[in-house]
Amino acid sequence: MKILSAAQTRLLDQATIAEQHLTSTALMERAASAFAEWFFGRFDVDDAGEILILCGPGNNGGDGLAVARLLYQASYAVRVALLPAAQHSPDWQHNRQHLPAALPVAEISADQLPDIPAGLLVIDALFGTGLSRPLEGLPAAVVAHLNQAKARVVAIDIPSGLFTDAPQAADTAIVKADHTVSFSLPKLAFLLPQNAEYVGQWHVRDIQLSGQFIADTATPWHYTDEATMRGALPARPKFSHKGTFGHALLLAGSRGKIGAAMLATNACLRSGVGLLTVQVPGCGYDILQISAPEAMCLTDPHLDFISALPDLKPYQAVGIGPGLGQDAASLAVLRQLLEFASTTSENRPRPLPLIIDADALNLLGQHRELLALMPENTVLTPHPKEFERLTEKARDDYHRLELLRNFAQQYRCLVVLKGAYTCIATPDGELHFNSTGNPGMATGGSGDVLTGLLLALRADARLLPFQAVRLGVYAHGLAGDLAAAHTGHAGLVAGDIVRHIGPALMRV
Ligand SMILES: NC(=O)C1=CN([C@@H]2O[C@H](COP(=O)(O)OP(=O)(O)OC[C@H]3O[C@@H](n4cnc5c(N)ncnc54)[C@H](O)[C@@H]3O)[C@@H](O)[C@H]2O)[C@H](O)CC1
Ligand SMILES: [K+]
Repeated sequence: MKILSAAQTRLLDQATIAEQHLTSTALMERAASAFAEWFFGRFDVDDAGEILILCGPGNNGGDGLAVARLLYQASYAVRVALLPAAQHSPDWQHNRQHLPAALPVAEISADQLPDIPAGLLVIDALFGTGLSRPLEGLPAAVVAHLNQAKARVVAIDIPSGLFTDAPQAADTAIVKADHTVSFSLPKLAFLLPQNAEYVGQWHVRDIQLSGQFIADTATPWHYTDEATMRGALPARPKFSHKGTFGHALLLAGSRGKIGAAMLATNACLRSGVGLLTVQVPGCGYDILQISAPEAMCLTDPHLDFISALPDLKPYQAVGIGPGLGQDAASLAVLRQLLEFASTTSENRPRPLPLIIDADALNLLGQHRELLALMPENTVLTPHPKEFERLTEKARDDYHRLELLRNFAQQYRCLVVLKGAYTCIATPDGELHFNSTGNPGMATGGSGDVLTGLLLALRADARLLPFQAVRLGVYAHGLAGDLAAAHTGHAGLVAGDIVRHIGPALMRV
């Protein structure tokens, strides 16, 4: 699913109106009805109590006025407060005229801010995607007044004061909503941690905007949802054998961190790999052989960390990093791996697929000259701190996305920036936000599981690099969601994610 800018959203409205021979008022009615349907499902008349709808002067306020009418007609106790303005949009005026006469309407003024008792249900329809600058003066005062009241707040389209797709100063006036109900497509602002306190839980309701316009519109931002992933994992052919799905190599573990190697190993085994060989330091041999009999084990000459690169000819993909440690010998292994992987020959016309995680990323951060050795489509899986070690400290979440996009383009790699809405950056400059996963997964070992999963999918030659990575990230989050249904968020451990990879893959 695409994510569009505020400017593109405006064009999308116009394209929809033209294509479907609608009036803009009819489109507004669609949006208001979609919002009202959501609202009816969430708050029934008796629980809702009195509802205050704050309306601005543009089409977001117009939506608010149409919603007021629909809620009134459904017997909710609604009152409207209007922000004074010199001009109102035509659809605002239409809906103002069609408000039932019995519905109370007041105009807001600086010395007459609306009364907002604790617990009141407030619908925020002050400003939407037409916001052109930070709020000041009376609108900012109304927002501050709303935020300090202990009200339940539902924003129409976007919390008022929040930009759709651009950063803004920390002290600007922005409505803090409990829920945001948006139309047809999610907005970039919803996906960034710095906006979470404003957006609350967000919901998207379809209003049949022009599919053609969306398909024809270029954007770097994408959202990977269930529909995107339907059928993403190719079925295993009847006459397949273990060679069909690739032989993967994992280089992982150091003394005290063999657990990381085991989580990645078990995740890889559960993700459809044909064969898996794991190289661990000597201290990991018994652990690996006993707890993962399906994997083959290569023992590193060193007892405590990885110090030597094995012969790489047998493998279709290599993962390195979980529990690796940062010894100089492991750094040398990483360097040799990058050099080997980039070299192509008649037998291996394409570079060897690599997954680089955890301490291997930290080593790259300390020796950035190695970045230039990475073959195209190498997969890096940093969390934000690890990513900063590869680049620089980000000013805010938008700047981090910019750094991410530039980095993936510069090094022609795939970067998986882990977190809520894990973001995959591609060599072509696309950013794909993931929809699955939950806060229970913010626990040690989750990343090792992702590495194992990605390793298996990159070894499968049937999947293109980006397809494999998007599928791996989505399935990882989904496995976490399925696991959390049994364990809850606090009780979730990384091994639970591994046990749910199979069921997660069954759904794609
Ligand atoms: N497809 C859809 O998503 C649909 C969305 N709809 C709704 O329309 C709004 C966008 O409406 P628009 O009229 O373009 O903008 P706003 O209502 O957000 O505000 C414009 C209004 O506000 C003034 N203004 C802008 N910035 C400021 C500021 N900082 N301070 C004071 N005043 C400001 C500006 O001059 C205008 O007067 C979208 O979010 C949806 O809610 C439609 O219903 C159709 C379908
Ligand atoms: K709003």
